Amino acid sequence: MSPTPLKVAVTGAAGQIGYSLLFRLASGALTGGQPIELRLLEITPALKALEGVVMELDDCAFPGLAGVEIGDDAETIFDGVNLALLVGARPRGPGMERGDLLSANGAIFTAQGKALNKVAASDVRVGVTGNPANTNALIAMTNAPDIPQERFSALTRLDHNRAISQLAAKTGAAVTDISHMTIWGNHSATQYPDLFHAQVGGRNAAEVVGDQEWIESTFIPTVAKRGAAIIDARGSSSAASAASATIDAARDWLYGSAEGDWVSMAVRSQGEYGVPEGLISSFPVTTKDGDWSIVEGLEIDDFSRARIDASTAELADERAAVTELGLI
Ligand SMILES: NC(=O)C1=CN([C@@H]2O[C@H](COP(=O)(O)OP(=O)(O)OC[C@H]3O[C@@H](n4cnc5c(N)ncnc54)[C@H](O)[C@@H]3O)[C@@H](O)[C@H]2O)C=CC1
Ligand SMILES: O=C([O-])CC(=O)C(=O)O
Repeated sequence: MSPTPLKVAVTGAAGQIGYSLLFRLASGALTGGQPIELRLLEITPALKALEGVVMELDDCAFPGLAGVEIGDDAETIFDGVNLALLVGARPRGPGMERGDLLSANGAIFTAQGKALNKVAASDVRVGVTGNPANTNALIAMTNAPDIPQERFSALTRLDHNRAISQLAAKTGAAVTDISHMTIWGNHSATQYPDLFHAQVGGRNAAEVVGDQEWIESTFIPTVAKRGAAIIDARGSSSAASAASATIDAARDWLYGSAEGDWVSMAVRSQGEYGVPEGLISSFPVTTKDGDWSIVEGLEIDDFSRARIDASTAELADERAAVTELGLI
């Protein structure tokens, strides 16, 4: 392991996801034996709370934590970062859809894209968790023209993990027996969690389940609406599971996904599987040494086609809306 610390920026660091994410990052959940330096961005009124979080980080005496810097200026915080985890954004409350956050949160990602473009390390990777994640990633990417487009992704790993957990519960399999899960499309209620390519113990998951009605009426809506169910139950949106998925996604991206399997990641489309070019849409991907590649050649039947098309149509509408707002 390299002794050089990985410089990781986290935005919205004083928020709920931040409160789980920072401690896992500092304990080595992302980098293993490589030290980590945290760069934490917040809005000015939240800096005092963030100072408290940093006191707690200090009190953990994490051996791999090489340094922590906090601030409210994106260019200072993003200077030289190898990884930027863009979490900071207003979360939705009860009754809201993620699309309702487009204008409220879009402006944040314009400014942060510009700042990353100016000061991030030449190898920077940018993972967007803040909602609406796919379109926020599109905004950041468009506002950072000097950073290669494949360095931007949006988080659909939480949906992927939720789908694995639901399938494991239904089939009685261990989560480790489930592979080849895919979330297609948008991180929203239109997303398509696909059991037709997933496997349980090496067998086709849809065949193992053998219950199309369950797939359509229970599995897909449970996964797609899990965020809203958590908001209903907790009174605020998923935080610890979102932090955990943010780390899973970044770890696989930087250090590689498991051999013989794939993961879900929302990345820029070049027209694969009929997804309109330029959208940040979730696909099955393999990752290695900081690069991802979309798994090609999967057969898409009519059932899956209709769902992928519906979710990517929503992404195209979001792109049109942020174009109209002048954000891209
Ligand atoms: N992609 C996914 O799977 C998931 C995404 N989310 C999203 O993650 C985001 C954060 O969620 P929480 O931590 O629960 O929200 P939170 O409200 O607890 O924290 C958000 C933090 O962002 C900060 N912030 C706002 N504007 C900022 C800016 N310009 N720069 C830096 N920081 C800024 C706020 O001060 C606040 O501390 C929300 O958009 C939420 O919807 C949540 C769960 C899952
Ligand atoms: O649903 C929300 O607003 C938070 C989120 O993205 C999720 O839990 O998937």
